[in-house]
Amino acid sequence: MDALESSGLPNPPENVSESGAAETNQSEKRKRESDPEPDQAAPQQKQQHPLWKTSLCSYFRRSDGLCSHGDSCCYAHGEAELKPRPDNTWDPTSERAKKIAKTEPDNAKSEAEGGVMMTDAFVAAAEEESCSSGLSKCLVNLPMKWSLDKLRSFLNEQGILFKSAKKKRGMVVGFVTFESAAQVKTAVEELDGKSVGNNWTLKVTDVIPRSFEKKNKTALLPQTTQQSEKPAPVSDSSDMTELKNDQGDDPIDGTLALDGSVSKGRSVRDVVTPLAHMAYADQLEHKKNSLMQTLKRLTRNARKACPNGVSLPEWILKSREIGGLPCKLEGILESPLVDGYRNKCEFSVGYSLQGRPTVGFLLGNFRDGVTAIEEPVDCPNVSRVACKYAAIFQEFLQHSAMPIWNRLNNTGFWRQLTVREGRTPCEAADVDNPDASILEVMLMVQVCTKGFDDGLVKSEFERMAQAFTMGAAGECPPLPLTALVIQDHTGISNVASPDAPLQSVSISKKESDSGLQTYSDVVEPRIHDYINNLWFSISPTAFFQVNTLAAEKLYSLAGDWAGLGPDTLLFDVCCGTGTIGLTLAHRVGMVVGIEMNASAITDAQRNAEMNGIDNCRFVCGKAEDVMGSLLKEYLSLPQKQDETDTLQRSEDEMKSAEETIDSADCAPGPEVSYCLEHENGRSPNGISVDESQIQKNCTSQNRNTMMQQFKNVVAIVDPPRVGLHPTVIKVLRTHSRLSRLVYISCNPESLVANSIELCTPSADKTEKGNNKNNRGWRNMSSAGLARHRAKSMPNSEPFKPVKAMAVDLFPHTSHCELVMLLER
Ligand SMILES: C[S@@+](CC[C@H](N)C(=O)[O-])C[C@H]1O[C@@H](n2cnc3c(N)ncnc32)[C@H](O)[C@@H]1O
Repeated sequence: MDALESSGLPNPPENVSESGAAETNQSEKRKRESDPEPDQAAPQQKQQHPLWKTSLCSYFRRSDGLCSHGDSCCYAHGEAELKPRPDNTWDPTSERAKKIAKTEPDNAKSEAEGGVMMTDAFVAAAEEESCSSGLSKCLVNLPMKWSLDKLRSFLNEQGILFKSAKKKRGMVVGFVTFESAAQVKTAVEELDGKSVGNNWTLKVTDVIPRSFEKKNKTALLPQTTQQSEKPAPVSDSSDMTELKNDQGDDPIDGTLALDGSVSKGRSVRDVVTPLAHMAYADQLEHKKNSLMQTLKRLTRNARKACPNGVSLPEWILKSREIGGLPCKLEGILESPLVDGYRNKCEFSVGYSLQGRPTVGFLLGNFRDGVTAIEEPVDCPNVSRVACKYAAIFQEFLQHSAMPIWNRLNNTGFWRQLTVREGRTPCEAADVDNPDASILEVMLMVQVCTKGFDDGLVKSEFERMAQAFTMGAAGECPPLPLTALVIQDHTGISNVASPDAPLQSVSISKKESDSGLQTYSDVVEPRIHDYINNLWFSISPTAFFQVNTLAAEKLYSLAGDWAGLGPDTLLFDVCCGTGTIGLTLAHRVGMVVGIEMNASAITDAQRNAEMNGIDNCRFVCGKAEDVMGSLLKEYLSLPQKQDETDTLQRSEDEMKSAEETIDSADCAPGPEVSYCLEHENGRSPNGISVDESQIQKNCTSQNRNTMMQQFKNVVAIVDPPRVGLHPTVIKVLRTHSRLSRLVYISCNPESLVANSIELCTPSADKTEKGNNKNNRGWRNMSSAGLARHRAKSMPNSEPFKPVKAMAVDLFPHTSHCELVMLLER
């Protein structure tokens, strides 16, 4: 029984606001009539349900205040009755939510009324006094692209007198200090509530100063690296996601950190694990409900995008029977571990609200002006081992000669600590004592050595290694410590490119040793983990699902839905270290894995060898660059000439659309412009080839053999948060031999957007791409953009959504993985 059923609450109503309202009306009515009657005998009990009255009753709204459930309806009858959701958001269709969205640029739900917590050099010592005396104010909801100069000229244009101002690109807050109370008064009167930029409403709030413990470390700051205020790119806001992983695809603390800044009293637990106050069953129900709302967008948008004169596909017509869903959402699988499940945490280094050097998580979003760090001890998703390492490093920093990285000035040395854990196989895991399953730990410390004296740096690293080894040995039981790596990164955000220089520091295993033996630039540090009894070797920057036990469930589900057999050719798109393909290799004829991170591909190759698997091939490259060639290589059917012509024409048209769109919102991470091919079992070191070589290697004879061998062609895609690149979507959609697609997503929004393109019927005549001068897409939602792209999809059979299921990889946060089966 899934969480929603177990709650006794009927399915939440579809908040019909887009086309299709009339069509769903009758069925909605039937559905609502057949909904279980709310328990009349126990209204009190119902009212305690965490989702009670958190969604508007669409029936009430559409029928002018008439709802057959009356007062016992679990949905809110009107705005006045509406309650906030457990994660403090509002029903997105409510006026409240719309108002918030309007006043908050980029949907950043700023809660700055309580004041913005400044904890860094933004509020310099001299200004702390003016904060306390009320002579400094914070301007919230400034356009992110505004520079300091732009803010100054804006204030001058408005006739505001001020002493000094601060603002960085990429932040929605600015700080203004005034000479007198009279100047403050005028500024508040003139600016508070004023529309700026794209109609964002400016708020003027207090600045909460911290008691900044003044440690004069300026002497140590490199003279040459005073990287003066470089404009931070907008994407820099990802800097806030402390539990993010390098591929930027791990949502974790992003949950609330991305939701906005910190209001007074908000703890790191609230920010990182916003659902932790709910029982686990309620968390699952909350996630399922929110996924249902997201999934309904697929139906609505595909209906909207369906070209004139083309009949609506069966799945859209049938959606009315399942409350507007594109397919059944079959439930949500629980995480076997609910606490301490994360095998990887990225701890920021910074100052606490009290001004102490701290290793932990940001209390909010950097773009909202929050730079305060709090220790992770209250975050239930972090293991005890990871907390201990954060504490050891924090203690070390109190006495370090090197400065902590300052996010505002982009100066300093110590930036981030990543703790990665390798655990025992699933069956050996002790759910009641998860720490006991942690066998290996890799620590990666991110620093910026630029401009610092080499000798000083070396001795700091020696002291640090000693601190870690002694700290680990001093715990009872001692903490595992397998590898220590230093990542040297000069960029503004802590998100380093996977090819940022790494230096491995050898750890002495003997307690009596100093802890440090040698330095080595040859990077071979790695840890190991188990999935479905396979052994995985993971290098420092390779992606690995952060909740290993729940990932087992995820991969098994994907495999079960993919309809695998010995005649199956499985494409594992965005394969990371090869986890999905390798765990399913015994059920298929062949696996082709595609991944852009070179060390992850090397890991995948090694993992195949370690586990004696020889029917996998891993290709390093961006999926958008290599997918088309690979499909051709394995599957090209002699095409009819007119079919080839149509495809070619449509490809040319789509290219112009993609050129416009790609550069802005689809670029999924660091560039890898080469393509390495690893043929398992043949070339352990991999053969370096380019795309044309892939094609050359493939004679029409061996292609035909492949085609005969693989009757069933399936793709499992597991892209980063941004979703699949439009080129990959087009290739998957237009390759008719690909009959089944299992989409795994950590971001249901992008799953929905990509599925709109995959599932909307194409027009008889493809619309010409006239996007060259069309900049309107900048303001489009991902679904709107997908509808737009669907119009120029080459004529091809659309997929249809068959079923969906969620797997909770991230207990206590509002995220989870969603799996959807698409077939045609
Ligand atoms: C969500 S992870 C999934 C990894 C793997 N399937 C797993 O479960 O361990 C997404 C992976 O996609 C890779 N990636 C991101 N953009 C890519 C692209 N354009 N082409 C190929 N791989 C990409 C990332 O490096 C990352 O390893």
